[in-house]
Amino acid sequence: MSSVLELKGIEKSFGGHPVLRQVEFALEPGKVVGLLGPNGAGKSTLLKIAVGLLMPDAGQVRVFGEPPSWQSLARIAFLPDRGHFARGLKVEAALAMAARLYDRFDRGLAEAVLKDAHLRPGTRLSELSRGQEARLHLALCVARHPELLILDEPLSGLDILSREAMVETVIGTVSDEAPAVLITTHDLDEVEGHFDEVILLQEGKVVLKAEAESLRVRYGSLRQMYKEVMQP
Ligand SMILES: Nc1ncnc2c1ncn2[C@@H]1O[C@H](COP(=O)(O)OP(=O)(O)OP(=O)(O)O)[C@@H](O)[C@H]1O
Repeated sequence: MSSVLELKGIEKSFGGHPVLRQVEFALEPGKVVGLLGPNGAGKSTLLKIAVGLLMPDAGQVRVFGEPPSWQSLARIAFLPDRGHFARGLKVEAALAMAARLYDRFDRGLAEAVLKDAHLRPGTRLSELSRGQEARLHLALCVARHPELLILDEPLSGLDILSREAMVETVIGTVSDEAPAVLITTHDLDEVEGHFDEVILLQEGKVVLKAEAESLRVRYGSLRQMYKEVMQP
């Protein structure tokens, strides 16, 4: 089976400071992979390279077997770590824009994800709480029915119920449609049970790549694994 995403020998520096060093991994269809690592390890940079928003200095990116392109981007939904919406846009307009832009956009699914988030159609994005904005971003991502879902810190700043709703949404999507999912998070407790594989990034290098279940058996939990590997 061919990989959904394949990275080989990825190198990236900012201002002469190396941020990614010889990063390699492959993401298979239907797998949920956790990309973990401390602040500044290079996770967000790597995700931006994976979706073609940043160019690597060296190395190769293949998405669905091809270099990133507009065609491949149409099959990927990317939730960045920071919002990029026009702040004056209203909720209703954001949903309408997504429906116009993406052929497969499922308005009903987006509304189901937004249920209980207390979002009013006429509210401007600048007026949303952080959790409401995160829910809207996630709704716009999953409702596209992507083949590859890339989520950068999807739980950051969310309350307990919103976190549960986010995890349920993502996992529900995975069980229904089996996209490949790549998630960075510092909130391991909520999601670690759903990972199939884990990649640990430290100072821009992959220091561990393994099946989640084997790590759970060996360390008891992924949280414990993280502590032992990162603070030996
Ligand atoms: N556009 C940029 N210009 C200069 N330096 C950058 C840029 N983007 C990222 N960096 C630097 O690259 C390093 C890695 O940043 P990155 O955001 O990828 O880390 P991260 O692992 O996602 O961190 P966190 O867990 O804190 O979100 C940091 O030192 C950051 O300052």
